[in-house]
This record gives sequence, C-alpha cells and structure tokens, in this order.
Amino acid sequence: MAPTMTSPSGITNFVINKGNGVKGLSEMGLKSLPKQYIQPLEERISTASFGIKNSEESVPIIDMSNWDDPKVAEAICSAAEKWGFFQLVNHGVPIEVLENVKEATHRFFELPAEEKSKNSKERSCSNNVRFGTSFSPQAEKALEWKDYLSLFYVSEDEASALWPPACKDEVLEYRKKSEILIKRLLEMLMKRLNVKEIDQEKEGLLMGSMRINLNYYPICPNPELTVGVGRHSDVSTLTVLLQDQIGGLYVRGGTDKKSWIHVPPVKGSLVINIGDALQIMSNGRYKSIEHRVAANGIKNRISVPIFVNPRPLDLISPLPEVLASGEKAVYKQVLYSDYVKHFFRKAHDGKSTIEFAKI
Ligand SMILES: CC(C)(COP(=O)(O)OP(=O)(O)OC[C@H]1O[C@@H](n2cnc3c(N)ncnc32)[C@H](O)[C@@H]1OP(=O)(O)O)[C@@H](O)C(=O)NCCC(=O)NCCSC(=O)/C=C/c1ccc(O)cc1
Ligand SMILES: O=C(O)CCC(=O)C(=O)O
Ligand SMILES: [Fe+2]
Repeated sequence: MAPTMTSPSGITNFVINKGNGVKGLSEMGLKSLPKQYIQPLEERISTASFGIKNSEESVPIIDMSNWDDPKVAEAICSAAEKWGFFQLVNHGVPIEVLENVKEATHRFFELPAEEKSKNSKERSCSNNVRFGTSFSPQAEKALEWKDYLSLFYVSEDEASALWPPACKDEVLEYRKKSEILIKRLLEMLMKRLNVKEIDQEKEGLLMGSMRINLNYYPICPNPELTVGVGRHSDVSTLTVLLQDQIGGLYVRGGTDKKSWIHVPPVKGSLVINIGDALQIMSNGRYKSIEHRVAANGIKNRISVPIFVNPRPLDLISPLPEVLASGEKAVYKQVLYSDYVKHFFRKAHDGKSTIEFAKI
C-alpha cells in the first residue's frame, strides 16, 4: 500500500523529513494522536494526580535582589543540593529581554516549514544550528511531542552570520544579559565547594560553551497518551530556563524523592537547574534532577533553556578542591563531548546518562 499522510511512514515523512514538525501535525487538526507518539503507560503524565501537595513540596523561589547577601547564596546552594532546581525572581535579566526572546521564539516557529527546515541536520549550513523534532527520533521507541531549534554559541559574529534572522538578535541578547547571573550563581556554588576564585581555566570548564534551545510544544490531540519531553537530566553545568505562562514542567522531588512536582510559571522568573556536569564536578553534592514536560491539549507552549556547559574538549571529573579533604571520587574523568554524544545517541532514559561517568 502506498504511504498516505496518516500511515506511519507518511507521518514520519511529513513531520521529520519535510520539516513540518509536530506543529504541522497539530495544525492539521488531527483528532487522535498518531501511534508513534503513544508512550508506554509508565511514562505518561496524568496531570490530575500530580502537583503541589503543600508548601514544603515545591521548588524554592529565591529572590536575588540582594544577591550579595550570604543568605541568598545559602538558599541557592541548599536548593542545588536538595532539589537541583529553583526559581529566581529579581535575577537581574531585564524582563523586556525575556519577553523579546519569547516573541522571537513564536516568530521562528510561525515560519513556513520550508523556511524552518533550512536549519535541519541535513540542510543546515552549520553544525551549530539545528531545527528538529522530538529528542532523538532514530533512537526512540515512542516520539516526543516537541519541535526545537538548537543554537550552539561560538561567537557574536558566527551567530550573526548563521543563526536564523527571525530570532537571532533576541536570543543573543538573552544569552548576553544572562551572563552576569550565570557567573554569580557559579561563584556562589563554587564557594561552598571550597573553590575560592573562578580563574580563567575554571571559567572555561564551568561555562566555556553555551547552547540555547527554542522549544515548541504545540496543542496535542491526546496529551495524556504522550509527553512533551520525557524523563531526563540535563548534561549541562547548569541550565537557565525561561518558560511561558502555560505550565507543564515536572521535576522529581518531594520528601520521598519520587514524586513529580510541578514547577508553576512565575511571571518574570527564571528556572535554574543543575546539570550532570556539575553533579560530576561536585562529586554528587549538587544534584542534576530528572524532569519532564507534559503535552497540552488546549494551548501551545514554549520554553527557552540556556545550557551552560564545559567546552566539548574539556575533561570533566570531581574537582580537586572537593576531594582535598580525602573524599573518595565517585566519578571518573570523561571527555565532555563523549559524554554529550552518549546522551544524544539514546532516547531519554531518566538519570541513566551519568552511569557513563561512574567509577
Ligand atoms: C557532541 C556535540 C553536541 C555534537 O558533536 P558533533 O560530533 O560535532 O556532532 P554530531 O552532529 O555528530 O552529533 C552527535 C550526535 O548528537 C546529536 N545531536 C547533536 N546536536 C544535537 C541537538 N542539539 N539536539 C539533539 N541531538 C543532537 C546528533 O544527531 C548526533 O547523533 P547521531 O546522528 O545519532 O550520531 C558537540 O556540539 C558538543 O560536544 N557540545 C558540547 C556542548 C553541548 O552541546 N552540550 C549539551 C548541552 S545540552 C543539554 O544539557 C540538554 C539538552 C537537551 C536537549 C533536548 C532535551 O529534550 C533535553 C535536554
Ligand atoms: O520545556 C521545559 O520546561 C523544559 C525543557 C527541558 O527540560 C529541556 O529542554 O532540557
Ligand atoms: Fe531538561
């Protein structure tokens, strides 16, 4: 039988090869979710049974207005140890910059499929610019209901020349204006690890590369059967995440450490989470926590994470300052680009990636 639009190969062709993404599927007004997107029961997110149970069971919201007050550093480091996730208000990144990057994200995804797919893995003129769908379609048994544009930052000039004009200025501004915040956070987190000063070498190791993703989660016909993003932890040092007002991000936590806790949108805030690279460098003191995103049946959602990373050719391992007191290393030295390739070559699988670096 010839593939039709609704046959499995027809869907793959339309979404992945033709670059329509799940946004294209969503806009066709599909009445039911195509088979490829149906997740196994244990991965589905039943939003009715999750959420905030009480005030102790929510990700901390930290006010950064007095960022040099030791209490702020204490709150941030404790949240990084206990939750691996926190929200920041009065973080110093201008609200207008955040609004502009959200608008630019919508502008990019509103472009015709033909225009967006000029940035696909096959057609992009740079390895640093990639438009795609789901996470790792060739490795996944069930696909995720998300399209993305992923931008690896090398320099202002390179980005200006190669990133899509629909969003590049706003994304560059968002990255630049977040840099002070990123440095402040890393300084606080490092102090608690007995790293007194972030010299050039440490700065490179902690934040020598950045990747900004523009995530688009279109309205889904059967949101309860699929996910926007499956369970994973980020491979970054830390991630600065801008989400819109829709909601749907869940993190593993609570007193039993097993519940899925909603991260409610807070106007003007930024979500921060610890990634695997910092869990490794801190020898497990700071936690990169599993998280996932629900699909939504009513509204389109966007998010814009800045993944703050080591450089691809950095060797990452527990920091000497952390091991100075005689603590035994639980992670070995790994080449960061090997670690990231390992992450990208498999489907999302919770906290499994870090096994790659365990002794
Ligand atoms: C290893 C990289 C990413 C690419 O290396 P490459 O060898 O020059 O390029 P390849 O094109 O061969 O990519 C290797 C594999 O990774 C895949 N990949 C290459 N970028 C991508 C890409 N942005 N997206 C999703 N696959 C990709 C790519 O498809 C390919 O898979 P495969 O074809 O099956 O071998 C290299 O740029 C690198 O070392 N970067 C270091 C900095 C970095 O990007 N760190 C990652 C931070 S991202 C992070 O923390 C979380 C990201 C995340 C993202 C989505 C989620 O749902 C959840 C989390
Ligand atoms: O969309 C979100 O809120 C989170 C997305 C995410 O976890 C990621 O891109 O790594
Ligand atoms: Fe993530």
